[in-house]
Amino acid sequence: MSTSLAPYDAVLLLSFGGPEGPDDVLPFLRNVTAGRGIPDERLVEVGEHYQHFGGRSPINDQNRALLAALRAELAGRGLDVPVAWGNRNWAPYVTDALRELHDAGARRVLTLVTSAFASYSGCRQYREDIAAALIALEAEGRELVVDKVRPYFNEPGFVEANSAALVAAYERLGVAPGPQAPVVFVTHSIPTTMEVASGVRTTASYSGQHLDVAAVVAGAARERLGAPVPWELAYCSRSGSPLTPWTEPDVNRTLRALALDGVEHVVLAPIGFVSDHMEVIYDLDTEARETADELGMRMERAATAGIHPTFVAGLADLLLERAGTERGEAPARPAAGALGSWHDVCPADCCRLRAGLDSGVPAAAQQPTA
Ligand SMILES: CC1=C(CCC(=O)O)c2cc3nc(cc4[nH]c(cc5[nH]c(cc1n2)c(C)c5CCC(=O)O)c(CCC(=O)O)c4C)C(CCC(=O)O)=C3C
Ligand SMILES: [Fe+2]
Repeated sequence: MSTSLAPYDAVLLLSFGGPEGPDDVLPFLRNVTAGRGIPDERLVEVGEHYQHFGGRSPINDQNRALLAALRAELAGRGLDVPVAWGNRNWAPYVTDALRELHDAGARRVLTLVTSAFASYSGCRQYREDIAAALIALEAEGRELVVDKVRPYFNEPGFVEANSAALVAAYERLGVAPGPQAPVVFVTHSIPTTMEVASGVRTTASYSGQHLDVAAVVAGAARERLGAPVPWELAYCSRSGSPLTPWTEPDVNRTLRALALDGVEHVVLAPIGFVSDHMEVIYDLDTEARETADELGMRMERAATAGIHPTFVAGLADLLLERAGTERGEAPARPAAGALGSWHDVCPADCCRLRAGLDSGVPAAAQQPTA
């Protein structure tokens, strides 16, 4: 593989953001839910999850660590480009990160989002953030072109980090995988309308992407542990109105169903999260653990990809792959599982909030509309 990021002259790490102290919690939640119809009771409830951890989300420190690891990985490969970090919902904001890159001379930026799976929340909404930032910067006389690498849920480095974490969790559990010790893969629940829209222009919807990668991760763990790894997929962190359907089952319900089957050991593997977000440390390590305790089940939670070396190397590979494609080369596009590598550039109607509904909100890094 070539070791140039040309035509790109900078990299943006784009994430969700989170509060850094108690006083940030409410303004952060207002940013997250602006215009999204999340009931106030849910905001108070989620605010308490954050206050439970001193009003501080772990996500920003995890992104600082990822930023450092990514810079080191790129430098180690002789790639000398600025890498900036910006968020949707909290400082440092994406507009400020892109301004910083522009002021450093960047004109064409390649983005990595901290979401491996494609849906409105993990793909298009980030591209809307980029579009809004570009409009604000253009008004300041700063022009940039910003692209985004393909969704990487099946990129081999990400898959390997999750497979290694699953094996390590079984080793900590001290029980071989089997019908009495299955793994429950966990991801963020989304409204079923968003789930449907995520599959309109792709070979698999958000849940289908998870099912595909879960089979690969369970298969890799089977090789290393020497026994089949029974698995299912469950969801956490549902919000919105109780009248709106979201993807199911909830992880706590899955644990109860397993307990009824006599299961006494379980591994939770949060493949839907790239690092130990609040959803992981609260919804899994706190809430789901309480459920497991109540059911008398022993539970181990597998690590998230975090800054696992194969994950960080995979992100660098993705940047190089896309740069090569933009130069007109035909780089390898490694992908585990049955679905193949995802599209580099989203169709204009990809990953909408609702299928068939053009919200009118501009999104960047997509094909031009006809
Ligand atoms: C698919 C998905 C991911 C994974 C992809 C990715 O990683 O991007 C994700 C990540 C995250 N979600 C996060 C936090 C929140 N998400 C909320 C609300 C929502 N998430 C949704 C979906 C997702 N969200 C949806 C459909 C909603 C409701 C509608 C809306 O508002 O769009 C709310 C509002 C309150 C509530 O409704 O719970 C909060 C506070 C944090 C930060 C955690 C931390 O601080 O460590 C992170 C990384
Ligand atoms: Fe997309």
